Amino acid sequence: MIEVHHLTKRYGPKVVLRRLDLRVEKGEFVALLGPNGAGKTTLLRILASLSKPTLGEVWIAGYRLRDQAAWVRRRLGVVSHQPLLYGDLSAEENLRFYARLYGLENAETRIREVLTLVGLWARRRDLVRTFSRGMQQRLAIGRAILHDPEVLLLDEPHTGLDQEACDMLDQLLRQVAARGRTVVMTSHDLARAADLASRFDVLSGGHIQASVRREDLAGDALLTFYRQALGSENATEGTGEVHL
Ligand SMILES: Nc1ncnc2c1ncn2[C@@H]1O[C@H](COP(=O)(O)OP(=O)(O)OP(=O)(O)O)[C@@H](O)[C@H]1O
Repeated sequence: MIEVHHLTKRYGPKVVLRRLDLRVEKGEFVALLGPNGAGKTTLLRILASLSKPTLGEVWIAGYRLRDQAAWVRRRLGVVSHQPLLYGDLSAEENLRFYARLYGLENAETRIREVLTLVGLWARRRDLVRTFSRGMQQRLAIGRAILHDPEVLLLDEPHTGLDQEACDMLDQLLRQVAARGRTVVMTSHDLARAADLASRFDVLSGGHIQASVRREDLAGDALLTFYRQALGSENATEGTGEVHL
């Protein structure tokens, strides 16, 4: 579903991604882990066609990003640090706006479905600027899944959410994954990643340093895998021992 070949990204003299290869199969849920500044957001932004690679190729759902970005975008849902919502519009007006942008048929039915799924149907007529951060994030996810994309890209989606909002988000992501969608999520939270993902990739030194499937951890700790991938002296951001 996603293929990245020899991807390099430079900002001036700084090389952030270095000949990175990545392959994500349909239906996989990949947690992209790695220390601060490793390039996780950079990689996600390139996959989302928000930033251009310096070198290398990306294919998503069989389309090459370099010259078929419009086709790729239709198959993607993206949740980034910006919620991309209009504060002076209500929740349903926001989704209606995006439904038009995607040219969705049966938009009203789909908007109702999505607002129910993200737990905001009762608040559909309220202006988004009156929403809590958790509600805005849920609506941002609603926006991202509105056109039922094949691939969902999420950059640290739990940041700034309280426990209840995090749990609701996890439930939502499990539903998306259960529908066979492909998910790539960056995370610093190993415990949450361990709960959700079917595969764990560690980005460090500009490329995927190590990758393991959930079933291959075979009772081993994700934190141990993570530390080994980075070399223990670098893995300072563990959130405690995390067992699958
Ligand atoms: N637009 C930019 N111009 C210059 N340097 C950038 C730009 N965007 C990112 N960088 C640099 O690229 C490196 C990777 O940043 P990135 O945000 O992708 O890392 P990350 O793994 O997502 O980090 P974090 O876990 O802290 O979110 C950092 O050193 C950052 O300063």
